[in-house]
Amino acid sequence: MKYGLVGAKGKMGKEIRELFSSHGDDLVLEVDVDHFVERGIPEVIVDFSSPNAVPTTVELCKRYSAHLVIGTTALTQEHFELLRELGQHVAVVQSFNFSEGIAIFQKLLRNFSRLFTDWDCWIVETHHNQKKDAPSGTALMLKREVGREVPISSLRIGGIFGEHVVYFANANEVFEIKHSALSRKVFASGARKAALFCLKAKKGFYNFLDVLEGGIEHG
Ligand SMILES: NC(=O)C1=CN([C@@H]2O[C@H](COP(=O)(O)OP(=O)(O)OC[C@H]3O[C@@H](n4cnc5c(N)ncnc54)[C@H](OP(=O)(O)O)[C@@H]3O)[C@@H](O)[C@H]2O)C=CC1
Ligand SMILES: O=C(O)C1=N[C@H](C(=O)O)C[C@H](O)C1
Repeated sequence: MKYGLVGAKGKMGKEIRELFSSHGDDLVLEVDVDHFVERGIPEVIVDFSSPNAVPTTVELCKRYSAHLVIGTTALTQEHFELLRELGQHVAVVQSFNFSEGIAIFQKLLRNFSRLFTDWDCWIVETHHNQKKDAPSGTALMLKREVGREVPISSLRIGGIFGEHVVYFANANEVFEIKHSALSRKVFASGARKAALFCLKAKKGFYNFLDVLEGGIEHG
């Protein structure tokens, strides 16, 4: 696969380059703040950078007719409008978390949060001390699955790759569900699954659950 990488010099960019290279994928476009190297035409562009990169990333996808896998968090409604419009031209996979465990976590909450309607709920997310945004995009995804207003607490300590705990509690009991990422490789692996999905999918706007379930947009 010939791919482009926005945020190539970042922590996720490094993991993505290592994993994709191990599968023989060809990095033909590298984009960072002061870095633009083009060596060919990408089939898919992978973006793990910053929200302010989205307009340029979308323009690059249109220029190369490349699909997009975007993991960047702290996106605004305007960014989502740009991404959904791009999905009218190519396949776009957007997720704030490309681990399979969080995808399962989402489904668990979607199906079982209703059992905890009368319980208190609180989300705690913990990440490395270099993370620029809070709360995490993953915590926002989990909150949406709980389906009600839920407080989120954010800890920024050490080199933690990503921990998310959803607590449900009443006067007599506490129920908690926790997911921990043990390396950034899990996210790079999910991003590559999403890139391969794009090569077979119709144009459209997808999430990581669509990738894992093989959902095809009828675009
Ligand atoms: N969806 C998922 O599964 C995951 C999502 N993420 C998200 O991915 C993003 C990146 O995370 P991480 O790699 O840890 O962060 P880093 O800060 O390590 O890397 C971000 C990279 O993007 C570059 N960058 C910033 N702005 C632009 C721009 N306008 N155009 C091109 N490149 C730009 C940065 O360059 P410079 O250093 O010069 O600013 C840096 O090289 C975050 O939003 C994070 O939340 C992270 C892990 C998993
Ligand atoms: O910045 C990170 O590292 C991560 N960010 C994502 C988020 O904001 O949810 C995903 C993961 O937790 C790692």
